Amino acid sequence: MRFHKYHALGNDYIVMDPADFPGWSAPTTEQTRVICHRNFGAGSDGILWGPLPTQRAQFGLRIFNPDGSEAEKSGNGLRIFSRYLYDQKKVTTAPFTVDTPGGVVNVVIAPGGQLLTIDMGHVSFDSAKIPVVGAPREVLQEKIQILDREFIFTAATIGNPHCVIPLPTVSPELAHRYGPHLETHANFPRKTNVQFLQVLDRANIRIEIWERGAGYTLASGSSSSASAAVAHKLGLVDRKVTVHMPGGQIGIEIGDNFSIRMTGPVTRVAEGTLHPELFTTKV
Ligand SMILES: N[C@H](CCC[C@H](N)C(=O)O)C(=O)O
Repeated sequence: MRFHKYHALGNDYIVMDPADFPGWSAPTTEQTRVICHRNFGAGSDGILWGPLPTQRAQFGLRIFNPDGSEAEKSGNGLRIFSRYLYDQKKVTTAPFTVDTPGGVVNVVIAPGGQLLTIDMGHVSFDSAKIPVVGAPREVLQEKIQILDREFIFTAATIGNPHCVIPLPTVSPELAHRYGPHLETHANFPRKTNVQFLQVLDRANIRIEIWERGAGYTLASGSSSSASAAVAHKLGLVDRKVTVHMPGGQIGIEIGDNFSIRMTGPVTRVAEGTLHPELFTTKV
């Protein structure tokens, strides 16, 4: 049961190749929770289960959050999975495609594998696609009351749901205090990722992130994509945006119809073996 650990700006993932896990169809919720646990397990912001067979692309991928929930898409996860394929010599620097539950993406790896560019698909603000409860609409600058504060949010999807809250200044404390309540708010039938957004100038934004099923993370590719798209939709930034996060920066280019091109690094951390004894602990 070999695993491969990487991080993308401190948003770390464990790659588990089905070929190394005979008899497994996918990690169960219990297995995922203990593998990802920072004390009782190997520790990770999620599991990347692939490559899987698919008719829609060259490689299939499933993404699991540390709470065991499955995500439709992960930007950092896609860069890490693509780097794994490169390290295993399953791909070269020629473009290739990866199929996720949230859609097919196109990947280009720079020589050496440390920098990757991914066409993430199109951002939508459509309530039915995100989803957000209420009348069909674009969810732009709506009010929401959380604890002692009323926030103005814009919602978006790039395969997975996002709730973006522009503020004059943002902080990790904001994400920790209000993120969990926004993540699980009844507005969002499939829960949501949360970003507190500070616009630095027309080419730079800062976000603090509370991820669905993962909590506070140091970086997020889909959050970067959604936040930059929201800032552009609101007229606050141009089409090329650097997203600044505690773990580092991701480059976002916004094309026609809010198509998103994401460029960012991946760092190789370790390879190892999961021991069966790991699964005797319940977390
Ligand atoms: N927690 C997210 C998936 C991981 C997103 C993030 N790590 C990224 O890089 O996009 C969700 O449930 O939609």
